[in-house]
Amino acid sequence: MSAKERKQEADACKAMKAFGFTQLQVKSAIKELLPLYGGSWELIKDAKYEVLLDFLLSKNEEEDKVAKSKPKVGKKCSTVAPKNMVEVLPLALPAISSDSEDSQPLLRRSCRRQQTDKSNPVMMQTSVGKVQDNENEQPCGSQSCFSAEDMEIPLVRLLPWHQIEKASAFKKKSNLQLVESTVERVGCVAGQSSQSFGEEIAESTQLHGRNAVNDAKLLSHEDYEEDKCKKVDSSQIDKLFCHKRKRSLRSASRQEKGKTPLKPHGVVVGGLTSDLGTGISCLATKIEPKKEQVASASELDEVPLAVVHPETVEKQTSACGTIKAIPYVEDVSKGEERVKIPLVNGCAAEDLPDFLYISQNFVYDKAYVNFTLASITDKDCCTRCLKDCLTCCMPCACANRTGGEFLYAPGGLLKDSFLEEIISSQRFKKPKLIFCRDCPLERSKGKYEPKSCKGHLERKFIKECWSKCRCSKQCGNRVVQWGISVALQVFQTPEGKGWGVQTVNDLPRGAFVCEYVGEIITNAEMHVRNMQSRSGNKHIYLVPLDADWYTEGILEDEKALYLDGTLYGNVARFINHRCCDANLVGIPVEVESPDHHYYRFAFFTTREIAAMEELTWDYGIEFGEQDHHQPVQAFKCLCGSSFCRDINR
Ligand SMILES: C[S@@+](CC[C@H](N)C(=O)[O-])C[C@H]1O[C@@H](n2cnc3c(N)ncnc32)[C@H](O)[C@@H]1O
Repeated sequence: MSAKERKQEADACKAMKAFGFTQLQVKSAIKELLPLYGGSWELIKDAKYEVLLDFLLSKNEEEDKVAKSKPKVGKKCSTVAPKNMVEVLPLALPAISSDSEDSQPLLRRSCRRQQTDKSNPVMMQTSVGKVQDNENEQPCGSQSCFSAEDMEIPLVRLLPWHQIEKASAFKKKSNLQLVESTVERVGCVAGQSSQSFGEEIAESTQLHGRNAVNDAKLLSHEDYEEDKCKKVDSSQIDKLFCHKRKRSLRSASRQEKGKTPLKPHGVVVGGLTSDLGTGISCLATKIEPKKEQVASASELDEVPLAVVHPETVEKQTSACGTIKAIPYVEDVSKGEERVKIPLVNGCAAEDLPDFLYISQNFVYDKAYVNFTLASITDKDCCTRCLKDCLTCCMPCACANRTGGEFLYAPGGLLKDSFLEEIISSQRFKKPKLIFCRDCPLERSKGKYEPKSCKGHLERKFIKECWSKCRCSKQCGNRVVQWGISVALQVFQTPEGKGWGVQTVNDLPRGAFVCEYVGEIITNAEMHVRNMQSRSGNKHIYLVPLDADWYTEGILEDEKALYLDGTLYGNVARFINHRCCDANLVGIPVEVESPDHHYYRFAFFTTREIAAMEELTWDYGIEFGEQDHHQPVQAFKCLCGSSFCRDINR
């Protein structure tokens, strides 16, 4: 071995020591890995030794399994995952000093609070690794549990709700179709036993931390029948980004270990014929497997595809009537979102509204939106937190902005108490209204009289940590800013409401679904658009950002803002209205701007939602009066709710 190689090996050992791996372990891993990577140290060193860490953790896991399968001799495991917790491996953690070479990998200490909060089903506790003397643990006095000085590392790993579902799905089901990783590219696995899926997720967790696993999408199908699922559209394979290194590494190491390589098992929509590059494709009702569309094991290994089960497709077909071919757009977001949002069941693709998909709000022209770092003071962001604010013992500055507590529970769902408050304030009771002293909406009508404000819904804000905060991007107080992570579809509603949005998977209560995205326009711009749409007899889809209007004396016009999703918008512009008992609720979310003139408007589930159920929110419109200045013009309501406000229905 050359001096250079020795140095590289020593560097790798040093880096891995932070994770508790011994020199011996690292050296032997390198010996195995280097040939797989054609002797390239660059690849091994890439992304802070990502592959090496992945490899070591996989080995560790396997050794664990072997150890577990052997009868236990005396020694007890120091941490045992409670029944309701899913066992996962921890994130890549910051460097900790491990003096002892033979110390177990991944030593962790935690705040007592974290350890004891076992009531929360979304709290995960790892059983891997040894816990240091808990007696020495101090309740944290600082803002963060993880101060730079003591470098405490949380024992408890908090998983987002969809990951938990997945993790348990892995255990329950053997016929899973898809794992799609959106941020860190791939996580598509197919043809494995439940155990293998679990391994994949665990590997993914280890490798990418929250990024990969949090964003993994899993479509499971209990009634999956292997023989019906044979096709992969190779054109989709090209389009999708994958984590080649990781996958080839897995394949290679699998083969080396004598494991069978991953085989195609999940099904990707077959029979797709692209329609002149419009992005619109046609899916023949009969799905005949074509040879060239069957992915090889290695291809599939590398495909993070949205997989649709043929049966699901057929179900969608029949819901729309007798359709010979289903025109659909593979992804209405055109890749703008981290997940694909297919247009399904559309009876005629040209019926799609003329709009451009954007995944984040854009200022149209005059709106004043202040995103400067300077506008965020120290009391508007957490300056002392490290890692995950939700695990801090003391509320940080961000929590203080919402009354001293975070509104997200660990795992990313809204806290039940907060959700309940929001729902009850908006629903059946008379909604609580607040009145502006100088209402921009009334002003825009031209017949402005002071105190003529008709009132705006009182809305509570969620405050998320953001770029100026010290916590990590994986902090649990960052949900909406990650973007859409649930699988959605745009479909033709059978009741005649036009397009609508449905969820592909079951959703729990309090889950973030999507933001309402559109052009940020001012009150005056809204007025002009309203006039134009009325003369053209067209509807525009506006959301007023009026949650803070009442605090101002006379609100300048460029600060009285609306989101207009009509021509530029995201999937939310397809979500239909339901009076009162809608399954989504819109909540203002402060992310990058501490003043509340501009904020994000995010939809969360108000209850558990079953797969393939339509998503709806209450637009808040009044059907009785002909108010052309309502953000969304009234229509003949077909919501079907027993609480429908449309008396003409
Ligand atoms: C924001 S868009 C929703 C997407 C729309 N369905 C489409 O096809 O583009 C609002 C429009 O959808 C229709 N819509 C929404 N909810 C409805 C309901 N409950 N009943 C009837 N039409 C509805 C109305 O035409 C309304 O102007």
